[in-house]
Amino acid sequence: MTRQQLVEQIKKKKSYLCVGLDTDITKIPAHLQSHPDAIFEFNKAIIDATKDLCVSYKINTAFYEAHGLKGWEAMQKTVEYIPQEIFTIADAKRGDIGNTSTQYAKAFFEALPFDSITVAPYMGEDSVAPFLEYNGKWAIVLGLTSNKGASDFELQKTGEAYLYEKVLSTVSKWGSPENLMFVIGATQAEEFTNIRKITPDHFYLVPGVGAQGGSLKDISEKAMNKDCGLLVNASRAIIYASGKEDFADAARKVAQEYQQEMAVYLDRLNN
Ligand SMILES: O=c1ccn([C@@H]2O[C@H](COP(=O)(O)O)[C@@H](O)[C@H]2O)c(=O)[nH]1
Repeated sequence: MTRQQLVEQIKKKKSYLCVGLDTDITKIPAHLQSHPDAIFEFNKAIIDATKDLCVSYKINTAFYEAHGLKGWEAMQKTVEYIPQEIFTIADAKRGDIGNTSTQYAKAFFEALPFDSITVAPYMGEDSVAPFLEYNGKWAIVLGLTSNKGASDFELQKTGEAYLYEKVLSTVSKWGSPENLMFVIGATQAEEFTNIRKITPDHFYLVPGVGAQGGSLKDISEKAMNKDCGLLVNASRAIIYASGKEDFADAARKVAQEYQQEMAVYLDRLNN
């Protein structure tokens, strides 16, 4: 998917919501547990209930890889079920020496039809480059993550700058805002303004609202750019909103609340 197509979807749906399909078999409602294809059936119901409210789905591959071949099959069926105008993210956090990254890119962009993949930048340019060689596909590089451990390296100074600042300024030269995004945690509110100064044009994938306590308002008010420039992810807060038979309706209700709040911020952007 191109940047222009993504921006059009955001405008059309008045949403920059990314629903996270972190489908944990132990949290699937009891009535689906015995289904032979429980993960896919759960995802299908969530997608049907939320597809008009979001512009992206993020599949965290760990929740699928944990089940071996059956998990990969559920991941493939899920990504193929998502309507093609919705941006798909393989949250796989890959990155290795160049020829290995090339195989990861083939796995997620050719064997599986994802629009994008999350990538760890620690191994440098040759580890990220293979993900940037595909037209209409995106690398989403970890910038400043939402977790506590972000302070171990990302928020350590290397000279004058934080390591994450160096990552943003260096990695942004490897691709363009047409094929490169950054992961910025919603829990890192005090850094949003600074982050936007370093990378004014890029889209950010923003996890950390909902279960991790980050604020949709803060990220929206401090880090939107003229094209919106945000995909805000919520996983557990949406997909496990009820944990019961009505899980899809409950997911829709929470997704709708996020979407309605997003519509307000988008209106402000256009006025
Ligand atoms: O910095 C990061 C990078 C990735 N994640 C992932 O996003 C979702 C968040 O799930 P919630 O249930 O909404 O907390 C999950 O897949 C993480 O692995 C992140 O949280 N922070």
